[in-house]
Amino acid sequence: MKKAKKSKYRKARLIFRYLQGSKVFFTLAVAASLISTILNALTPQIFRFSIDGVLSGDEGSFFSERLWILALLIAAVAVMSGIFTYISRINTAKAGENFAKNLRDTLFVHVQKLPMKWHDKHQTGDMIQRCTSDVEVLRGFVVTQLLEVFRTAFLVITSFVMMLSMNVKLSCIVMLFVPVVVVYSTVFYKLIAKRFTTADEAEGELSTVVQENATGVRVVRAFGREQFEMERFDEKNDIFARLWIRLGTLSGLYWGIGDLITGLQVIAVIIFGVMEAVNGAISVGEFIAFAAYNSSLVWPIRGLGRILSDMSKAGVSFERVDYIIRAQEEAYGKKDAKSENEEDASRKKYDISFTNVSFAYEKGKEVLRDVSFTVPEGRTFGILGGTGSGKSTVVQLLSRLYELEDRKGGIYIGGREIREIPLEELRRSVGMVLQEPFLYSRTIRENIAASVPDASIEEIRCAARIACIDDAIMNFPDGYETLVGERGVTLSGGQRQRVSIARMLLQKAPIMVFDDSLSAVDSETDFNIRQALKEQMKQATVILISHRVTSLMGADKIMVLNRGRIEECGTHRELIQKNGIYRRIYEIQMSRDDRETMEG
Ligand SMILES: Nc1ncnc2c1ncn2[C@@H]1O[C@H](COP(=O)(O)OP(=O)(O)OP(=O)(O)O)[C@@H](O)[C@H]1O
Repeated sequence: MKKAKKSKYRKARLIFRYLQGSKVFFTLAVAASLISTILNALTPQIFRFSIDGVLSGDEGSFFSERLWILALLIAAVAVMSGIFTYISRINTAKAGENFAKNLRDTLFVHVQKLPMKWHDKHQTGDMIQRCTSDVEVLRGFVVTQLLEVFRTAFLVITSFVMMLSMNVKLSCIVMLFVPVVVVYSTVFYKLIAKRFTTADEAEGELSTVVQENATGVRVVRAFGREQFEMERFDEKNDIFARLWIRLGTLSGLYWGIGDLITGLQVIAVIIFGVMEAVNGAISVGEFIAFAAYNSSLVWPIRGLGRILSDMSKAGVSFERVDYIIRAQEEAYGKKDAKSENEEDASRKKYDISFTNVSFAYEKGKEVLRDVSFTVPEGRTFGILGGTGSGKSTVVQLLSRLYELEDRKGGIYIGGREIREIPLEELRRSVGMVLQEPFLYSRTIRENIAASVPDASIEEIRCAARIACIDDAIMNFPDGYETLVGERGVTLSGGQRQRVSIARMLLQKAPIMVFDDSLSAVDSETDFNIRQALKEQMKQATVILISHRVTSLMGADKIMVLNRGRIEECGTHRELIQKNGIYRRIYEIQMSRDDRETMEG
């Protein structure tokens, strides 16, 4: 009970927060809507006076002589009501759009700051749906339902005041039906809310299948998985369609029963109204005005059911959007710690040290065990290991893409615990070329300059030259302005890796991480890039991850990881002499001739 109350407050607070900047529009919309409701409530009174005036047969009565005044009055009321409805609508639209824009902005910024762990657990399709269709449902709630609730409440009050002023007995009959409609609407509200949650979840799953197939189209084709994927889609699509059909059936039932209750209410008003008119308790004009008020109430009160059911949908969407908003952002790092250390002489140092680091993505499944090593500033550190041995995990922990748990070791840069370094500063200091490079659907120039948007074309080309990609780019028809991705050229795996290397070089980070970044280029290009990178590497602390011994043998120190543990650590020469796993890998990878050339 307490929880539900808390959630309602939270909903109200959230809606209020995102209405910031559009409260004036919203207030204007509500005010204009209320004025238009009052104006509409005047029309039946004008009818009442016209009819009673004419039927009274009183020759000298003011209105029977001047019916045109009443006609003019009705026209004037209609025009005014139209103007206020227009004012209400445009302001509602403005309030709704501002609300949705604020919410989308907040969600986008927040999602950017959510930890990798959160992203791992959530499907992209579902997340996109929460940030788009669910926001749209909430916009609908603000522009339609919220306003409608105000309008209906006001309409009910004004109509009842008018009706009570004419006939109390008849008003009581109308009022008797109100709780029936409200209880009935509430029951459906609860039923429909549950179904909407399931339908929304099913929509999320359906979007995920489509999204996975669109991004993984090559894999699907290459492995002939079209049939399997079509069946998977069919299954999800079937579930989705069935859920909506059930929702449709429930809505049909709702509207049918609603029609029946409304019909009964109208019949009751007519029967008792005629009886009251025959008994002389009300005049004909009053009866007609009464019937007009009653019918003006029927739809808004019935619509209350629809509004409530739409509100239930908005409630579900709210929970889904709020789920993202409530997710904890990445810890920023302790700003105070930074200022405390401002005078620290070691602050500018970029030596890296891992001490007794153990890490598990999922509880109980450690992928790094007691890993300790140091990389002095300006040195190159190689990491070799089989697939899944934990190489990428080491560097993901270094840039805090994943957080190290307390008492599971420590990671330090220049003597500072990385959790004490503000995240922005840390990420700026650690430049990474990831194993699977991601390129935006923008120009090559924009892709390289992603981290330094105001870089000159010369700086960009210089970075591209070191990454041995400048020639290839210049051969594209639009050079650096060539679009990458769906609407542009498709780069090969090696080209993508080299563009990512250029992007990182431009960043001029004091720590550079290459996570298997040259796996998709041939050995010769790999060698050329390493040669070109030599100058840059001298000035930076470098972590080089590779499966290729040739890529690592020039490093100052090489660590061999095996199932999350350090198997060996030393220079190339030391490790070869040790005659362990490193030497075995080396021998497997190199033919004797190659070895001679390399060592010679
Ligand atoms: N986000 C994640 N969530 C859960 N487990 C993960 C995650 N990323 C990696 N792992 C697991 O952690 C282990 C180490 O993975 P990691 O990517 O560090 O290995 P790697 O040595 O870089 O492998 P590769 O050479 O194939 O890239 C693997 O068993 C992997 O399945």
